[in-house]
Amino acid sequence: MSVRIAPSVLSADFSALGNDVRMVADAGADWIHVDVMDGRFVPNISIGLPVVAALARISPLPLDVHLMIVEPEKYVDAFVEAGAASVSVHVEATDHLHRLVHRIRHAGARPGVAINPATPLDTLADIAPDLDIVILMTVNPGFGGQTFIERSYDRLRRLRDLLDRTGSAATITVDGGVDPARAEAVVEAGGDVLVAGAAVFATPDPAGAIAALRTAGQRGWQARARR
Ligand SMILES: O=C(CO)[C@H](O)[C@H](O)COP(=O)(O)O
Ligand SMILES: [Fe+2]
Repeated sequence: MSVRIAPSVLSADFSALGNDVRMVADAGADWIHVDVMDGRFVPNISIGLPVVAALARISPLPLDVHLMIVEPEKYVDAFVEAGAASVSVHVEATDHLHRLVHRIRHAGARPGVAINPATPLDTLADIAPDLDIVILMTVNPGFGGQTFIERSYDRLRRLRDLLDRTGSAATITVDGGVDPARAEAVVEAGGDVLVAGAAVFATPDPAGAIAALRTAGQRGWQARARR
């Protein structure tokens, strides 16, 4: 196992999404991260079910769906049906996280939970063993291209400890403001999957950015293994 790269299509060209997905797949990305925003849980509206279904038909890579929506229990089955390989819901968005996580798995996708920068990590302690993915938000969700919150390194280390302590095999996805300059430190601190939107799609050389994320991430992975 090693670091995985998940380009976020939030910063892709929405008029040519299929081309952008194939392009990052050819460039060696591992997952396609799809940000679903409803204008209520976050102050922005992005894409929804029909786009996920269309991407699932053409994507050579698994779709990693990040739901930033209120009442996620109304929609998780439909996103699995649309072709999501993993579905993550926000811990802040539901009172019935255990039920929802198990519903996602029962529907046939890998369940994940995303957590905002100001939410205490201990909220995850009792659900962690049931998760495949924890998405640690390193920006406030809602927009691509924001600046990584520095305090996230400490949260990453504490989240890694929490998963070890609770016997959870979940991977940690780091989401928001990740670029090649931060990738090594982010992985060394505990990240397994690097989401990158602007750092991949808002550059003239997306393939080079993916390669740079992987090289730096691998260095962090090796440093973590040595500890
Ligand atoms: O969930 C998200 C925002 O809410 C996005 O996945 C995230 O912001 C990725 O974009 P960038 O790398 O440009 O920050
Ligand atoms: Fe995301």
